[in-house]
Amino acid sequence: MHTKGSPSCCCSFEDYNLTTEWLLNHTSQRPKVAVICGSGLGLLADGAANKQTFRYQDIPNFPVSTVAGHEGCLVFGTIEDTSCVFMQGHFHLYEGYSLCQVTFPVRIFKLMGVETVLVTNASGAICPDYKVGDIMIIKDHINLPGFAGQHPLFGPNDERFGTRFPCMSDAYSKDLRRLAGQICSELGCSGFLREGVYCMVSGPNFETIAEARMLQVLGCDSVGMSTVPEVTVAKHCGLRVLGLSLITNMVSLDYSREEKVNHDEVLQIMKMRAEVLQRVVTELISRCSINTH
Ligand SMILES: O=P(O)(O)O[C@@H]1C[C@H](O)[C@@H](CO)O1
Ligand SMILES: Nc1nc2[nH]cnc2c(=O)[nH]1
Repeated sequence: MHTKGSPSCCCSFEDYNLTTEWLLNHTSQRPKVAVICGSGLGLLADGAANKQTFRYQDIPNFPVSTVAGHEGCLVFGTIEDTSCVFMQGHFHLYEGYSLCQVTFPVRIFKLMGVETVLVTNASGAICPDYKVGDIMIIKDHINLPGFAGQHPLFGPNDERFGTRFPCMSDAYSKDLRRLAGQICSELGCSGFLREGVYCMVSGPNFETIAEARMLQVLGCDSVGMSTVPEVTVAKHCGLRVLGLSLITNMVSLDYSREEKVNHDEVLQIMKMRAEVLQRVVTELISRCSINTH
């Protein structure tokens, strides 16, 4: 298992079961909500009580994080009465992982009994009205690698997880998007709240200007290098999904623009908004099973 770069699924049902059993035997938590923390957002777990942490390298079959800002820990805990699990760091295609490896934890969460997945990430704004520091509720996505056959559901379909041809027109729960909007406005974040379309590219380079212009024509509001595989697999296996993207930079659409984006800047902006995102996520977890179905 976990040979880097495999073209289709490299994880068997037994692999998923083994990891699930290991976790169920090592924690008494039975999480209902999973939070996938994007770059620099590991502290989203800080709002949880009764925490129990496992390093990815100690969990059988788990990939390990190789990117700065991704701690590589799985944290179980409770928020109010809700048992939850936080991924402090997730995996990217550009790290050399197959999409089966990138999405491996999502199926583990499903097998553990998780019902809702909250994904967070960093992205660059394509929409010129956006500002650095905006929180974008992901309304929809464009799976650009998927168009070229880099798709997490590529290969034989395992019906125990979901159907061969899943519908993606409602990938992001309308109820959860509404609840997120309500919470953000209660917390005074309306001034920097957006809702838009996230596009995944494989990375690791940031966009050329011609690529950015193409993404704008395609209807993307922001662009990043993650999330879409996890969301696709979550939706495939019947999980409810909410996605929050933090706008860390404006993507250059103009050859005269001098600013150059880099990962340190991305992490710096994530840090600036991490506390408010943590409050939003904590509120979402405590209210998502009450206010939505
Ligand atoms: O893991 P996320 O999607 O939050 O990280 C973004 C995309 C790249 O991994 C990195 C670029 O700075 O940030
Ligand atoms: N592809 C891409 N990913 C990002 N992650 C954070 N900012 C960006 C960006 O501008 N482009």
